[in-house]
Amino acid sequence: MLELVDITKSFHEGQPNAYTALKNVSLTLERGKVIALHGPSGSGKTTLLTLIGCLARPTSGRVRLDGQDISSLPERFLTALRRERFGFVFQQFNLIAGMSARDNVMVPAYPTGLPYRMLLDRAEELLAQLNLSHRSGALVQTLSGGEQQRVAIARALINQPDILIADEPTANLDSALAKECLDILGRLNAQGTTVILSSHDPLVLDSPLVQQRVGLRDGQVQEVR
Ligand SMILES: Nc1ncnc2c1ncn2[C@@H]1O[C@H](COP(=O)(O)OP(=O)(O)OP(=O)(O)O)[C@@H](O)[C@H]1O
Repeated sequence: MLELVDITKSFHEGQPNAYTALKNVSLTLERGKVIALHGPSGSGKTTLLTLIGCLARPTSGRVRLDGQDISSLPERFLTALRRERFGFVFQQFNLIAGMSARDNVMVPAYPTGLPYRMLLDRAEELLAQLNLSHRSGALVQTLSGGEQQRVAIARALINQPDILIADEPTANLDSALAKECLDILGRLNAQGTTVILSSHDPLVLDSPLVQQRVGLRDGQVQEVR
């Protein structure tokens, strides 16, 4: 359902600091799976996730989602696609300090124009599913790392995406919290969400939850298993 065809991504093209982060990457990622990108630091995992999630465009090559070529869509279509199909959990969570957990969760849904009450109910329901109801009104900076991550996951799910992209989701968590995070991703996957993540963490990479592993090195796919 997600096809990358001969993707190259370069930064600062034509300048002395030009750098090609991905070279001739071709991959097919199937719907409904948990897929893990792994590889050394700098191998291109985050760059690949940004292309998969339409946060950036490839320098050359094609990205196809359900057969449709999305790499050449005008920006406004990409923005809509991003909002409707993808949820993102970033390594640093990127929550907005000074706002409550619930308000953070609701932020990506405001552009949809759905009624506030509906969004509030959805946010509360997601926080409840993630065992965070009791912290819903708390300012995010007062939450623990694990709680902040669950807020970030709830925020990624507010627009009911069918694809969740998570960049190193367990990087800032101890083993118990990392296992909890994996359980959450497993539950989401069981409900039909495709999960595409990057990780260095053996706990993630060796987990039976992961159905496809893509090894990157120097911007190229080394192995898929
Ligand atoms: N905006 C950018 N401008 C210039 N170079 C970049 C940019 N983004 C990434 N790169 C470079 O591309 C390469 C791949 O980076 P990327 O973040 O995708 O690697 P990664 O595998 O996710 O690494 P890590 O495991 O450390 O997060 C790196 O050498 C990085 O410095």
